[in-house]
Amino acid sequence: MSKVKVMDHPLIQHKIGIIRRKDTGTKDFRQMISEIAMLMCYEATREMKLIDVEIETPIIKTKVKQLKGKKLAVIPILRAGLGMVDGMLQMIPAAKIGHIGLYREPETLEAVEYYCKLPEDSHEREIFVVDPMLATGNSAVAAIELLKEKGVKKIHFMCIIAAPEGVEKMQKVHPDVDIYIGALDEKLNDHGYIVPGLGDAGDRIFGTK
Ligand SMILES: O=P(O)(O)OC[C@H]1O[C@H](OP(=O)(O)OP(=O)(O)O)[C@H](O)[C@@H]1O
Ligand SMILES: O=c1cc[nH]c(=O)[nH]1
Ligand SMILES: [Mg+2]
Repeated sequence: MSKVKVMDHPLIQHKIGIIRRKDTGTKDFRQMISEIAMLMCYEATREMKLIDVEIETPIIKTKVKQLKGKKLAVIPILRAGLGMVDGMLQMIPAAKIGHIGLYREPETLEAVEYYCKLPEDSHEREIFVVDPMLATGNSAVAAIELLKEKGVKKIHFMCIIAAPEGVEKMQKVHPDVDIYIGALDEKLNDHGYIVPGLGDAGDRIFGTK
């Protein structure tokens, strides 16, 4: 079964309190999403594997630690996931970025794919799929299915706010994918929105409503 880690770092919790407020404007909302992603990235990469390599300092040869294998790839689910990319890149500047475009069909809440462009060597990389919201779980499940079809093996999912329904679905369909969450909320409402949540993350990041 996958690991589900709710990030309890005080800075993350404080910033989540700011993005939940309905009177937080686009500029601050966008900045907070990016800062939360950076802090979550720092925590979520804690168990990355290291190898020893020999280097020369100006004084002597010595062994240092280096991340094992290729650098990560970060895959935002469009649109709202884009808001988390800068924060991830502040921690891992060499990460490759792929994009998966999905929107929720408003009636059925099914995820509809409209775009996919991944780094060529994605199947050799550890991948972080990022999206601020995990509601029904349909979007995250579909994005990860797509990655698995393309041969990606090691996948993590990171979101800022999750509903229990989405976590349950992810664990059922993708038990091999660890999930990192900023805050685990109470439930979904009749329209599939997270309660208490923060509204529509994409609209609030891009100022489209
Ligand atoms: O778990 P789910 O029920 O699938 O809901 C979560 C999805 O809904 C939102 O995207 P939305 O469809 O609003 O697209 P947007 O990012 O373009 O606003 C959000 O960013 C997730 O991708
Ligand atoms: O509460 C929700 C649910 C899905 N997508 C959002 O942006 N917010
Ligand atoms: Mg949206």
